[in-house]
Formats: sequence, structure tokens, C-alpha cells
Amino acid sequence: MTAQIINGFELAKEKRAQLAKEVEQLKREGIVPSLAVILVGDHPASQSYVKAKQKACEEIGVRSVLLTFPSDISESFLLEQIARLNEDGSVHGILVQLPLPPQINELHVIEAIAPEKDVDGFHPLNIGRMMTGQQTFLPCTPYGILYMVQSLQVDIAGKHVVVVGRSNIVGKPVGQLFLREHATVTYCHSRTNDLEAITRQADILIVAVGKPKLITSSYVKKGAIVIDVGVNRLEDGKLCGDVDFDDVKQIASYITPVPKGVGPMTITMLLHNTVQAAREQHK
Ligand SMILES: Nc1nc2c(c(=O)[nH]1)N[C@@H](CN(C=O)c1ccc(C(=O)N[C@@H](CCC(=O)O)C(=O)O)cc1)CN2
Repeated sequence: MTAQIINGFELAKEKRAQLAKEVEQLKREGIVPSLAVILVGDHPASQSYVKAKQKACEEIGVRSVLLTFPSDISESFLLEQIARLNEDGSVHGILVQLPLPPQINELHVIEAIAPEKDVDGFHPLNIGRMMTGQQTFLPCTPYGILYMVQSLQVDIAGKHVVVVGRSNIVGKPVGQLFLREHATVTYCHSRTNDLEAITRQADILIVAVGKPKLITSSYVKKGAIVIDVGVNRLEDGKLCGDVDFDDVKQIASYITPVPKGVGPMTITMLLHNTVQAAREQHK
């Protein structure tokens, strides 16, 4: 058995084409969807993600504004910038690229973003809405993962979803999104005993830990759907996921590659949320 590859790049392209049409319609109504992106410091990966977000905005006709600040700014300065953007009626979405330098508390920053402009879906109010099944901005990577699995037309209800990783931006919310779809969800993390015994029970295995090739075929049940969120840069400069792709593809039914798997869907769901924010703010 060789797994079918879930091509995040192609799925993202289709979804972005739909979004471009929605943006055209909004523009006909006099609304120009706009995203403000804040980048603090010169972390190379963050710079490249922000560049990709701006390019994606441009491709579908969303206006993007980039604010870059040196890594030594104070938290209060950053909070002032966010307050200004909250008040700016021409800005529909605000995103602060993570991680932030150590002198800035990420939670303070996320809480400062107006919930109606929080297109990352990280604000505690929006997380609460997601957990209680209300309409809100869903965090982009988890939303992209759900979109990818739904594209396979499998019934998620009753499936055992195992999430490896418990970060606030991927692990925790992705489990909640699958729970909303009536899956049985198990979380695993660095202190889980006998990880392999648990991941082998997964019908859908989602891995987001940042450990290159942690998951090999012995961790996977035959026919499982495997979603790899890891983006690890190896010493030779190549990218690899948290899943040993060549090994696991022999046993899984579907698998996401790295690159061109979950990553492009993250940016696409950000576009989706920004378009939704623009529409909501002009109701
Ligand atoms: N404010 C936010 N910060 C961060 C988020 C986020 O959703 N909001 N997520 C990650 C980084 N991230 C988006 O910001 C992100 C990561 C990876 C990709 C991606 O497309 N990866 C490519 C490979 C890219 C490469 O060559 O390095 C792929 O997987 O094909 C997009 C966005 C942390 N910060």
C-alpha cells in the first residue's frame, strides 16, 4: 500500500481562486479587505512567512500593510501600535507574527488585538467561541488541517484523532476542531508514556512537535490518515516534517508532504479569515 498524497499546494490554489472572486464582489460593494501584519525582529523564517502572506494577499486582491519593528522594542510600544490599528477603520485584520522576542509577553499582545480583527483566531475570546461551537475566526493551521481532511470526503465522526503536540497555536486547537466534528480526540506530548502505543490507535494522526522524522511506520496504524505539521530545516538546508514521509507513506492511506502540505493551507485560511473580517465589519 502506498498512501495518496494530500496536496496542500493544489487545495490552497483552488480555495484562493474562490476567495479572489469573493474579494472582487466585496470591491464592487466598495469594500477593500485589508490586513495589517506586524513583524518584530529579523528572524529569517518569520520574515519568509510574512513575505508569503503578503504575496498571497496581493494575489487575491487583499490590501496588506506591513509594519516592521526592531527586536528591542518594548511591549508597551507594540501594544500602542496594535491599539492604533484597532481604531483604524480601513484595517479589517491584524496579525502579529510569532514568535516574539523574550521581553514581549505574547499573551498580552494577542489580548490587545480587537477580537473582531483577530484573523489568526488566537484571542482568548475567539478560542472560547471555537470551543463552544460558535461562529468565529478559527486558528489558521488547525482550520487548514480540518479543511484538508474534509476534502477527502471521509466521515470524521467517531474517528480516533490522535494529536501529537500541545502548542496553543496548533496542537490544542486542532484537537478541539476535530472534537467539534464528533471525533474522539487524544492528545499526546513530550511526557506521554509509550507514545507509539497511542499513535498506533489513530485513524487520523496529526503531528505538530518540531522533531524531524519522529514518526516512523511503527507509530502508524495501517490505513491511517497522517497530517504532518512540522517544518524542520535540516543541516543540509532541506526541509523535513515530523513524519518520516518515505517510511510512513508505505502504511498510511493519505499523507501530507512537507513542504506543500499544511503550510500553504495556513496562509490560505488567513486569507479566508481576512475576507470574513472585512465582510463582518461592513454588515
Ligand atoms: N501570527 C502567527 N504566527 C505564526 C503562525 C501563525 O499561524 N500565525 N504559524 C507559524 C508560521 N507560519 C505562519 O505564520 C507558517 C509556517 C509555514 C508555512 C509554509 O507555507 N511552509 C512551507 C514551507 C516554507 C519554507 O520553505 O520554509 C510548506 O510547508 O510548504 C506558512 C506559514 C508560526 N508563527
